[in-house]
Amino acid sequence: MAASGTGSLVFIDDVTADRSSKMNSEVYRATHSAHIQPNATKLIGRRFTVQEGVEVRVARIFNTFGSRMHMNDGRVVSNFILQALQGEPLTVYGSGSQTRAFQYVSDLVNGLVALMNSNVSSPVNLGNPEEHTILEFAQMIKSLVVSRSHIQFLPEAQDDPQRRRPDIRKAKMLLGWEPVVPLEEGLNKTIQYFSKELEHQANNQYIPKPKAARMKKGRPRHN
Ligand SMILES: O=C(O)[C@H]1O[C@H](OP(=O)(O)OP(=O)(O)OC[C@H]2O[C@@H](n3ccc(=O)[nH]c3=O)[C@H](O)[C@@H]2O)[C@H](O)[C@@H](O)[C@@H]1O
Repeated sequence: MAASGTGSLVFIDDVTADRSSKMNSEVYRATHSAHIQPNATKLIGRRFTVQEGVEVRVARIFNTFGSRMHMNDGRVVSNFILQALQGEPLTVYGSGSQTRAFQYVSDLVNGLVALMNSNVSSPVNLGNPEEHTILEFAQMIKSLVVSRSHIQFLPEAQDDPQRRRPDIRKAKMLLGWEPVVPLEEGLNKTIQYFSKELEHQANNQYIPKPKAARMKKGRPRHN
């Protein structure tokens, strides 16, 4: 944390607070906590600026993946890569028609550095606007791993946003930043990292955690 009167402080805001497009706002409207979090970010930020003289920056980080991510955090990219590498079914929640847009971690780091070095104190979206369905992610990862895993459809997760895609016009205009790592390149790097990590596991196995608490009831189906 920056010392009194020096440097700047970056706050990580909740992506659901970005209401510039409807697709990012579903959870915001649905949950009370998502209402509190952005307000808290603003208030704490103002306090630091006024009382401590520390400059505040606010980053809204959209879906991010990459080498050194926690392999078992239950997110879609880590789950699919682990499953594909281990010949387990790739678990798609719902029909797989919901979309996400993923940025590679090095793009995010560059965005955060650009934000720190800027004088922009209002929230800035950092993410990759290239949008894909979850089923497309499953097929892409399966093919990059050259895996024989099949795709398993499980009941859809509760309150799962159907679309999420960042609007990064502000970051482009004010920070001169945009993501540069192509999705396939980022996925390949992450696959290599996961593959090496798996070799270090005692039994060479790592079972992805399902998001059990969020699942709706229903029967799994396969293709
Ligand atoms: O990284 C982020 O920015 C966000 O990641 C997650 O939110 P989510 O966008 O739902 O990301 P994932 O958990 O990776 O899920 C993405 C999609 O894939 C689906 N999914 C996930 C895991 C899986 O094995 N299979 C599967 O189909 C989910 O249902 C969802 O539709 C977190 O819940 C958010 O708090 C966080 O802001």
